[in-house]
Amino acid sequence: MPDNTTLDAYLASWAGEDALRGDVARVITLMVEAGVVIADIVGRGALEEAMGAQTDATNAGGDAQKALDVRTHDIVVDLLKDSPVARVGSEEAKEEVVFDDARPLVVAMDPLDGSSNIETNVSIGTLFGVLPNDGATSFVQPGRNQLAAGFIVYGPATALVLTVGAGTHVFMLDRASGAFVRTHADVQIPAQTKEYAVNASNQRHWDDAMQAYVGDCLAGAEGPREKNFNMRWVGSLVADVFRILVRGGVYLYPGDARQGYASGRLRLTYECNPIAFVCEQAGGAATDGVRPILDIEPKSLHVRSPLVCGSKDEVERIAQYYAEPPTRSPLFAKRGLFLA
Ligand SMILES: O=P(O)(O)OC[C@H]1O[C@](O)(COP(=O)(O)O)[C@@H](O)[C@@H]1O
Ligand SMILES: [Mg+2]
Ligand SMILES: [Mg+2]
Repeated sequence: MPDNTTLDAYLASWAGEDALRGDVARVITLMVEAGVVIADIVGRGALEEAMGAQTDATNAGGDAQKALDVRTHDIVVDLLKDSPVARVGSEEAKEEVVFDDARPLVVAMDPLDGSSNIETNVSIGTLFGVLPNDGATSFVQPGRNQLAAGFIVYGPATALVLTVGAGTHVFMLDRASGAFVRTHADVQIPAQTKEYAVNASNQRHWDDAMQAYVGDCLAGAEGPREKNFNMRWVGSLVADVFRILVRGGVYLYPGDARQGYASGRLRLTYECNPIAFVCEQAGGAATDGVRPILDIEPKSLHVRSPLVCGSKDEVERIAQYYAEPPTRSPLFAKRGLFLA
């Protein structure tokens, strides 16, 4: 329910007279300004000429860049260039964008998450984490150091999910006033769940622990979990995690046996870390299967990590599958319909 707290009022009261917090608040405000511009573009759908268009380029992760990936990167960088931000590390730039190393903060961002969904009119978003500027090690610091993190979802509503380390809060864009108004204060992810999110088409590539966990979910009330599970997969991390914040669940992107996927698909600094901070601050958890995401020391800006996040008890249960993968037979039987 809206409680009439605007984002501006929330940030002003959190920052008070503290100079560093004031800088962090300024950066969040600029990220949201970028979000409003991006929401307008995304909201035009196929009326926007570049919607869904490919470029000839690839990003640091080897993904083909879409025109909107590049455009959203430029929109955010342009807004941050005269701000307390020294450097930006972005999914869409191989090298860090350097403004001025004397400034106190750095921003890690995925300017457009879920870009494979652009032309399908499904929710997409912008992820960001704000870190102290530690000079040369700017992005090679654990997510636990984040001063603020969150994401903006461009869906039926434009929503900001934010933590500054004082709980996780959701603000929605009131298009009439242009303000972001808080709709979910101090979100609490239910600790238990009967819903998981995974791209099941990768099942044959998973390790034993993931096979066993998902298999046990699929076995439902007749299996070891003794309850029926539901599955949802939007394919935009921001949308899947928004659902988890609202009604619980776990999001899974494990490492798998495909070439280049040993650590999954998601990038630690600008995808997993903001999500992990938001989840932990909402009473949930986020791991790479075993270790808390926020404790991992990234080796470089674009490094990948498996991600398991959401309802705390379920994330902990998955860690047990990794500690002792069950020996019972794999749940997706090798037998096919015609081989029975
Ligand atoms: O296409 P897959 O393998 O199901 O992966 C989907 C995941 O990849 C992502 O699209 C990665 O983010 P980008 O779109 O920013 O590259 C996530 O949003 C999503 O959850
Ligand atoms: Mg992404
Ligand atoms: Mg992206």
